[in-house]
Amino acid sequence: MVRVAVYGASGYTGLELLRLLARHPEAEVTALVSRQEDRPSIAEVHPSLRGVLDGLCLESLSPDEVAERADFAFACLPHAASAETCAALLGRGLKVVDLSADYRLTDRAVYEQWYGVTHPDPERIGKTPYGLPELYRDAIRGASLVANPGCYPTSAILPLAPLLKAGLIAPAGIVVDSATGVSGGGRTPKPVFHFPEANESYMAYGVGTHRHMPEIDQVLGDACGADLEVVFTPHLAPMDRGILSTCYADPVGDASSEALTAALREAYADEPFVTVVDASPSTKHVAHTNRVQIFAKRVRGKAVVVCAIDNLIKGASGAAVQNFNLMQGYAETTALD
Ligand SMILES: NC(=O)C1=CN([C@@H]2O[C@H](COP(=O)(O)OP(=O)(O)OC[C@H]3O[C@@H](n4cnc5c(N)ncnc54)[C@H](OP(=O)(O)O)[C@@H]3O)[C@@H](O)[C@H]2O)C=CC1
Ligand SMILES: CC(=O)N[C@@H](CCC(=O)OP(=O)(O)O)C(=O)O
Repeated sequence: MVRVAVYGASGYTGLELLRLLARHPEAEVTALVSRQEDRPSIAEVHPSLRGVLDGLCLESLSPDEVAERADFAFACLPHAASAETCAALLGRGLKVVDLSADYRLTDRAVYEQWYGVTHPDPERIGKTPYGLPELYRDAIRGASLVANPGCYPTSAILPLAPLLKAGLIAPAGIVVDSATGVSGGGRTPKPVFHFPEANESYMAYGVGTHRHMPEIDQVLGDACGADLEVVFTPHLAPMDRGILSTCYADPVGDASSEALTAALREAYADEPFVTVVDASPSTKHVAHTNRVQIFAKRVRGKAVVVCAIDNLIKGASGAAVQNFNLMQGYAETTALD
C-alpha cells in the first residue's frame, strides 16, 4: 500500500479523486490537507463520502507533517499555490501529481504571460512529463512529478494529435470549439456559475485569451513537429459536468471520413480508455468515467472531429489516477475500469 495525501480535497477534483482512491487496492489515503483550521470531517464537507471515508478529516498540515504520513501526493489546488506545494513535497521525497496548470507549459515566459504570475518553481518547468498517457506514457512511468493535463486540452489533443501525426490534417487553421459544465469552474462560488445565471443559458468566454490555448498549441506542436496556433473557444453550458469539443481542420489531400476514422482507430487500438465511435458522442456517454469518445467526419472540405470526456474524470482526477498507476508501476486501469 502507498500512503497518499490529497491537497484541495474539499474541491470538486478532490472529491472525484477520493472516490477513485477509496476503491484503489494499492492506495491508502492518510492525509487531507487544507487551509481550514477547524478539522471538518471529509464526510461533512462532501456528504457523498458518508460511509466511504468517514474517518478522515481536513487538516492544516505542514509539508514536514505530510512527509511523515505520506509517500505520494495529489495537488488539487489552484495554479501558483500548487507549484509552491509541489516543490515543498518533492524536496521531502514524495512523488506528486499536480492537477493544476503549473507544470504543463514547458516555457516559463509563456506560463508567466498567460497566467499573469511569476512561476514559484521555475527549476522544474520544462522538465516535467505532461500527464497524457496516450501520448507520453514512457515519460510518465517512473517520474516523480507529473503535470496532469488541462480538461479542455485533453478533449482537443486526443482527437487531433493522431491526425496531425499521420499527416491527414494541416497544422495551420485548426479551430476548437468546446463546451463544459459548471463544475469546470470549481467549487468556489462565482456569480457566473450561480443557478439563475447559468441555467438555461449558453455562453462563450475567454475568447482569444483562454489559458488553455498555449497548452493545446504546445502539445499538438510536439505531436506533429511543427509550430501551430489553434483558435480555441470555450463555452459554458447549463450542465453539471462534461466537455464536448468540436474540432475543425483542413484535410491534407483527399483524406476521407473513412481515412480519418481509420487513423484514429489505429492510434487508439490498444488504449484502454479511448473509443473511436461511428456516431457523434454526447457528454452523457462518458459521464462519471475515465473514457473518451471520438468521432470524425469529412464535411464540405473540412475534417470535423468531435470528442467527449468527463471534465472531472478523464479531464482531471481519473487522469491523475491513471498517471499515479503508471508512476507506481500498477496496472494502468486500476480503480478506473
Ligand atoms: N474543475 C475541473 O473541471 C478541473 C480542474 N482542474 C484544476 O484542478 C485544480 C483544482 O480544481 P477544482 O477542484 O475544480 O477547484 P475547487 O475550487 O473546487 O477546489 C480547490 C481547493 O483548493 C483549495 N484552495 C483554494 N485556494 C487555495 C489557495 N490559494 N491556496 C491553497 N489552497 C487553496 C481549497 O481547499 P481548502 O479551502 O480546503 O484549503 C479548494 O477547495 C485547479 O488547478 C483546476 O484548474 C483541472 C482539470 C479540470
Ligand atoms: C467553466 C470553467 O471555468 N472552466 C475552467 C476549466 C479549466 C480548468 O478547470 O482548469 P485546468 O487548467 O486545470 O484544466 C476554465 O475555463 O478555466
